[in-house]
Amino acid sequence: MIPVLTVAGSDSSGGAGIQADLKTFAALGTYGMSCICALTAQNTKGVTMVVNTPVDMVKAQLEAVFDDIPPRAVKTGMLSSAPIVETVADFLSSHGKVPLVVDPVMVATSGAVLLEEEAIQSYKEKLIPLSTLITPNIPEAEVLSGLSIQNEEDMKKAALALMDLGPSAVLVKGGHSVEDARDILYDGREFHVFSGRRISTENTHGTGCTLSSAIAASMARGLSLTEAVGEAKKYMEGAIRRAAVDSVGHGHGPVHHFWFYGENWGHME
Ligand SMILES: Nc1ncnc2c1ncn2[C@@H]1O[C@H](COP(=O)(O)OP(=O)(O)OP(=O)(O)O)[C@@H](O)[C@H]1O
Ligand SMILES: Cc1ncc(COP(=O)(O)O)c(N)n1
Repeated sequence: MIPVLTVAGSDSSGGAGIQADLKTFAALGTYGMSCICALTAQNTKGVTMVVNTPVDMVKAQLEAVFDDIPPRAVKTGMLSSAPIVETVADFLSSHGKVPLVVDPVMVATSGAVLLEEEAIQSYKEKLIPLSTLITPNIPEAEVLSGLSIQNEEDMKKAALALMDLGPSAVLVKGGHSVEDARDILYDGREFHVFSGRRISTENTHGTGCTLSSAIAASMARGLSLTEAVGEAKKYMEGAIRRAAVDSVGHGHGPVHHFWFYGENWGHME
């Protein structure tokens, strides 16, 4: 088995956060583990309550996992507060070098704020410097870089500016662009553009969580960074395409993780 760890928040409706991450890990043939940093009461329409996990418990979950089943890759999602970001960063910095994908989750698709403002500095100073890859969407890249992003050139400028924070690579995601869903990867040497047609749907709850988990799972399986982003983008596109025709909930529906079984559903060996 290939163990992969998500360090993130729980989404009670199963569309984003830990639940999306574990579904992605399973769909991509890896063994998913979790460190839950916050509980959210949430559905496809919005977030009604958030409770942060005590930092001792965050640390205890990480210790329990690493003591027994060291992950081959780690991803972080909603970390909610500065003390949690710092606890996770302190722990990971003292546990060797494992591929680390940091999705700097700040605001939900529904508009709810998922990160306290003071935590942005902790991301910049402590967690991002440890990361193999950070995966901000356009608004997150603007907050972290201080630059305004209007087009693809701006996404590239922001990616270069974010490299100064110390990650090994930056993926600026284009889901929030008005044009096609083109994601820009800077791998420390050159840019790679991952293009995708914009799929016309409201059902994009959990896209960011799913993409970063798919990258982590693919890296754990031994793919290079660029290959892993390419695989994740393909997985993502299928998951959104399927969600556009098969949805649940009354708001922004979740992406569909088992789309690739298609007509063979029920006939799996
Ligand atoms: N409508 C869409 N059609 C095709 N691809 C999309 C669409 N929306 C998002 N994506 C893709 O999904 C991935 C996540 O991108 P996005 O910029 O939406 O991240 P995010 O805002 O962090 O996601 P989330 O909605 O979970 O917060 C990217 O690969 C992006 O290109
Ligand atoms: C626990 C948790 N983590 C992350 C997100 C972001 O996902 P989205 O932007 O798709 O709502 C979320 N809504 N909830």
